Amino acid sequence: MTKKELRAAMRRKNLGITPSERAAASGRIFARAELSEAFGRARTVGVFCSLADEPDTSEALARWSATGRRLAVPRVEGDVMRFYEYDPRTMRPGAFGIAEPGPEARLCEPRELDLVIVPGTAFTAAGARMGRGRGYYDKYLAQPEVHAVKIGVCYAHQLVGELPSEPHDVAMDCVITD
Ligand SMILES: Nc1nc2c(c(=O)[nH]1)N(C=O)[C@@H](CNc1ccc(C(=O)N[C@@H](CCC(=O)O)C(=O)O)cc1)CN2
Ligand SMILES: Nc1ncnc2c1ncn2[C@@H]1O[C@H](COP(=O)(O)OP(=O)(O)OP(=O)(O)O)[C@@H](O)[C@H]1O
Repeated sequence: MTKKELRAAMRRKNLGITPSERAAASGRIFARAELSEAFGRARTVGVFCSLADEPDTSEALARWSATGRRLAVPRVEGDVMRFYEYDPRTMRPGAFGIAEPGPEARLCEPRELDLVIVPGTAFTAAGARMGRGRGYYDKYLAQPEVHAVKIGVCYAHQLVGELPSEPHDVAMDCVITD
């Protein structure tokens, strides 16, 4: 299967999950992330704002921000992605229809992130990742100032035995599924 075919197959499966299954699976995934040692230690956590074919991060964002965790969410700016402090009041629709922080949001420097929760189209248990094919996370995580622990999250069917690897691919420290 080519990367393109694998992406299409995963998207189909991800969108085939019922809303209640998605809520339950997302609840389990982010509860597990919360129990990780890296989460316990992290002052600032990078979290994505989910698309329909991804585990739903909205409850985790609400819960973690309500319990005082400093959260940062990505904004796509042309070819690059940057993280900004999460404040539900500044969020608005951005590139690809993904909710993103508005112009008033405070930039979170790459070195400030202690943990990043990373979306992906497919992962291996060893931490290899395939994304949506634009390299935003690979470019972001490859910056020398990034010291964050990287946790990939996906549905169980997105965990595969093998992925084509390229030199620029950045590996996850662990992968959490439902
Ligand atoms: N939730 C989330 N946010 C994220 C990412 C992600 O994978 N998930 N990204 C990780 O890199 C970046 C955005 N990357 C993207 C790369 C390609 C497409 C894309 O191909 N979109 C389709 C149409 C939209 C759709 O799929 O409905 C397209 O443009 O053809 C979307 C986002 C930054 N933010
Ligand atoms: N560190 C990097 N510096 C410059 N270009 C990069 C880097 N990492 C990836 N790219 C470029 O990004 C493009 C997409 O790469 P790839 O298909 O591996 O993305 P992906 O991991 O699936 O996507 P994403 O990270 O957006 O979810 C490639 O053309 C690659 O050359």
